[in-house]
Amino acid sequence: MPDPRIAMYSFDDGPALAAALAGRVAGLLREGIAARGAAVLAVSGGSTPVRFFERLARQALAWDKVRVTLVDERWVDEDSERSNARLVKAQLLQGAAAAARFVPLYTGADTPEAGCAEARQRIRALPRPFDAVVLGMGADGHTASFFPGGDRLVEALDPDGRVPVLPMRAAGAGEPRITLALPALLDTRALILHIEGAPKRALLAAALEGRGEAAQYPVRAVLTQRRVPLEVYWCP
Ligand SMILES: O=C1O[C@H](COP(=O)(O)O)[C@@H](O)[C@H](O)[C@H]1O
Repeated sequence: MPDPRIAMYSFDDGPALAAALAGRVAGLLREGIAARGAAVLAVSGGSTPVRFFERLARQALAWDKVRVTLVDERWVDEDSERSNARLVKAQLLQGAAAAARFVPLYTGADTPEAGCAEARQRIRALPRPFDAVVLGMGADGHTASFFPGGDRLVEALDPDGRVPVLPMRAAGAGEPRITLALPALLDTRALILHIEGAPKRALLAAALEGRGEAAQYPVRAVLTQRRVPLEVYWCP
């Protein structure tokens, strides 16, 4: 990686990555608890974080002092297989980690537009900067719910935007979404991008170089920002 503000950590396989990432995030949460008495973690959903969540849940720390929220959510009930909240509860908030307080973005309102004000209040009520934000990346170059062609994408990526949470609709998104906006994601002591597989590694390289259609990938907003150093965790 030519950019000195991007640190690339590569692992042989998913279990090795999950162990290292869980150790890193647990360390950040412990630092936050030691310094401020509490810590806040914002995580992604999708399929990639499952192993990481399982390993993080097994870390010894004062989970009752941790708040966990999402960087984005699909606007579905928690009983849906597509719910990121469901994933966090099933894989991360288990055992001792069940003592953490979960702050969901989904409110049960009919639409993300209708639920957005409440979701904003929830995020505004959290202490910031976050201790850690863990992002994922989709095969279409989205991160959080910054989807190519998203109806609120320009607003969500505005580096000077003041609104921490926005609804998002896009053809490739599957369902209506709600997402933290870029300035909220970057308001963190540690920013981590967790990706797995050779295709995502190639996509990341293309996005970093701004090559071809990757020049338009929303994830570039995270890769090119200068507010907070980025740690990339990758395995084949
Ligand atoms: O829809 C989403 O997708 C991305 C990437 O998911 P993955 O299944 O490719 O790991 C995820 O980061 C985001 O939180 C989620 O809502």
